[in-house]
Amino acid sequence: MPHTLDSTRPTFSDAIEQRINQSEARVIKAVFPSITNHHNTLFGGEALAWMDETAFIAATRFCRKTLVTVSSDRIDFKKPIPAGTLAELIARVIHVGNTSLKVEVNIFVEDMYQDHREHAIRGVFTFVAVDEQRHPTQVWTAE
Ligand SMILES: CCCCCCCCCCCCCCCC(=O)SCCNC(=O)CCNC(=O)[C@H](O)C(C)(C)COP(=O)(O)OP(=O)(O)OC[C@H]1O[C@@H](n2cnc3c(N)ncnc32)[C@H](O)[C@@H]1OP(=O)(O)O
Repeated sequence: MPHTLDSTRPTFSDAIEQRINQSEARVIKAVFPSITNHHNTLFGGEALAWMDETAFIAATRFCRKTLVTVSSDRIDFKKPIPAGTLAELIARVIHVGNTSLKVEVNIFVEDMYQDHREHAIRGVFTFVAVDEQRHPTQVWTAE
């Protein structure tokens, strides 16, 4: 049965909850001018690549299986991420299906010289576990 963090559906079992906590991925990047756009803020495509990679790390740590990205849901760019700031990505599994799982990724922008941090970008990525023939295979088998 699929497991999700949606309050209208069953909650995660203790084993999955523990696995999710263990597999959360955090990556911090310095935003150099070489990866910014003509507004001097982080190029959106760069942010998407970072998000896919960080989501992939969390998903892989969760299941330790071969995964491919099958979909990315709506990505919300709430705040620009200027050159010269720090960007922290936090990826966490939020849904465990039969062969797929969903990972939420949030990016926080942090000033280098002040204790100021804001939520900037959110997105959800779906990965499918595949076998040697690249066919979907069960993503979670520990229960
Ligand atoms: C050598 C060193 C290596 C190092 C490595 C490290 C690299 C560090 C960088 C990492 C960077 C990031 C990691 C990127 C990883 C790629 O870049 S992967 C490349 C891009 N992705 C692909 O090429 C995938 C192409 N698609 C496919 O091959 C097939 O569609 C798939 C994924 C095998 C699925 O096959 P299918 O027949 O459509 O499967 P189907 O049975 O219909 O559905 C399977 C599941 O997927 C779900 N699903 C299917 N379509 C969708 C959809 N559009 N939306 C949501 N769910 C969907 C279904 O609901 C189902 O879920 P469950 O109910 O079973 O949980």
